[in-house]
Amino acid sequence: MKILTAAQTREADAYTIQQEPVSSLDLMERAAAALVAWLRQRYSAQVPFVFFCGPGNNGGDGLAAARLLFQAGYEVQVFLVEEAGQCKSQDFTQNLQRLPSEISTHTLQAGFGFPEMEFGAIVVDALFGSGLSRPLQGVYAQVAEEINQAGVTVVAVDVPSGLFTDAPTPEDAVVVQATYTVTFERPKLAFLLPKSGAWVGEWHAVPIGLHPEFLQQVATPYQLLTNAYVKSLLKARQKYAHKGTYGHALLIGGSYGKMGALVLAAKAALRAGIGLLTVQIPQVGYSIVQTAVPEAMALTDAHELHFTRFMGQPETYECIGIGPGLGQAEDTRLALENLFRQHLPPLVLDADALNLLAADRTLLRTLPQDTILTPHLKEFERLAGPATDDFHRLQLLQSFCQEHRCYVVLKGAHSCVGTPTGDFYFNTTGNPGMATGGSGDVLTGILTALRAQGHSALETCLLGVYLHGLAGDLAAKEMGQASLIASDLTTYLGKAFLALEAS
Ligand SMILES: NC(=O)C1=CN([C@@H]2O[C@H](COP(=O)(O)OP(=O)(O)OC[C@H]3O[C@@H](n4cnc5c(N)ncnc54)[C@H](OP(=O)(O)O)[C@@H]3O)[C@@H](O)[C@H]2O)[C@@H](O)CC1
Ligand SMILES: [K+]
Repeated sequence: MKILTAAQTREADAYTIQQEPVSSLDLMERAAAALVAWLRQRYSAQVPFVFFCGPGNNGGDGLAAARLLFQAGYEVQVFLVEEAGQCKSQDFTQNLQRLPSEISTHTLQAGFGFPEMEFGAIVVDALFGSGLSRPLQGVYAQVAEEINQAGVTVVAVDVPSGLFTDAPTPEDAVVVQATYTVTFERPKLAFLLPKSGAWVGEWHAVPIGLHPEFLQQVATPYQLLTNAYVKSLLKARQKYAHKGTYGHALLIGGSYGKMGALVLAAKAALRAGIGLLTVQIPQVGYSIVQTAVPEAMALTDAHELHFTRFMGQPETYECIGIGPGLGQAEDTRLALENLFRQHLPPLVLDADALNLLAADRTLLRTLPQDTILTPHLKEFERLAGPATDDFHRLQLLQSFCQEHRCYVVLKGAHSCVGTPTGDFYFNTTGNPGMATGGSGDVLTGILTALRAQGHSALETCLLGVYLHGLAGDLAAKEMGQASLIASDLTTYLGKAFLALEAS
């Protein structure tokens, strides 16, 4: 699903208005109705609502929604927030005229006294949406600050007011802290990024019938993974298959004190459908692996404690995953250097393999084409340098993938897959319970297995992050986020496959 910029959203609105055709006012009515349907599904008519409406179309949405909610039997209060002399949008003005006189309506200007809020009231933030052109100031900033201090549930309309959707919001800017953001048609780019996403709370995208033709033709590098799309990437298992049909993968990793990481990756690879799995481990790991993962074959390194030399034949494998528990010894770096000189099957690199690459730019330059790298934010910073903000990090991600002709799975709340073509795919599964040691090792195992089964690098990344997150969501549903540990992700991987197939 494409993610649109604010300018593209305006174009989509204009195209819909012209081609459907529908009046701008009716389109706003549709948006307000979608918002109200969401509110009514969540809150009973006993819950009072307080609307704060700005001067543009976001405020217009607020006014239309206040009217519809009132007509549905809810108690509604409206505060119009305005800087003296501020122009109002036409649809705002029309919706103000349509507001039933029974709704208590007040204007808040500079120096206002912030209203007392009824206990349990829900604040609807309709100050500004995608038309924000500068940080909030004056009365708008004051109202946003008061809302944030009121300790109430806040539902933001389309965008939390004060948040820029396609550019960094300044560090010191005032932004409404939303509990929920009900956004029209598509989430905005800022919702998916770690810093700006924190203002958004839990977001829900509600369709308002923007013209499908426009959505189909509009060009954007930003995509959101949908269940339907990821499902289309699944391959059915064949009746006459044997273990050779589903690839032979190799995982290299584990070191003294870190054999668990390799075991987690190996178990995940097996649950991700691999036909055959070999692991290369230092001698210290031999009995651990043979006991913990009897399904895997083991190659032992010449070294007792860590990886120093590849012991197999590259052509035996359809994919090699390197990194979980690897360690960063100098002879491990040399071993990687030697390995990269060979003709290799596709690679997946994680954890210490990434740290070794980051510390040795020459090694990085020899990275085989189409390698998949799976850094978290800190590892990515080591690889590509520090980012000044979320949007700068996306630029770094794009140029890194293009320069090294690789795929990067940047792990986080909405893990982002960067590609050599300069595209970005944001994941939609997963939860904060997955921020736990070993979660990344499980992902490496899954990706290595999928790649070895013949998926392209892009398919592997998309299917892998989605299934990994889905397994986390299914696990969290039964055991809660706090108790979730990495091996649970592997336990629930089968259910994630089933859920995706059945969706
Ligand atoms: N038919 C449609 O198009 C649909 C639109 N929809 C809704 O419209 C929203 C976008 O509407 P919008 O473009 O009017 O933007 P919005 O954010 O309400 O305000 C812009 C106004 O505020 C001003 N302004 C900006 N920043 C400011 C600041 N810091 N402090 C003070 N003023 C500031 C700016 O003026 P400027 O000074 O920049 O010229 C302009 O006058 C979108 O989020 C969705 O909710 C839906 O109904 C679907 C149908
Ligand atoms: K808003």
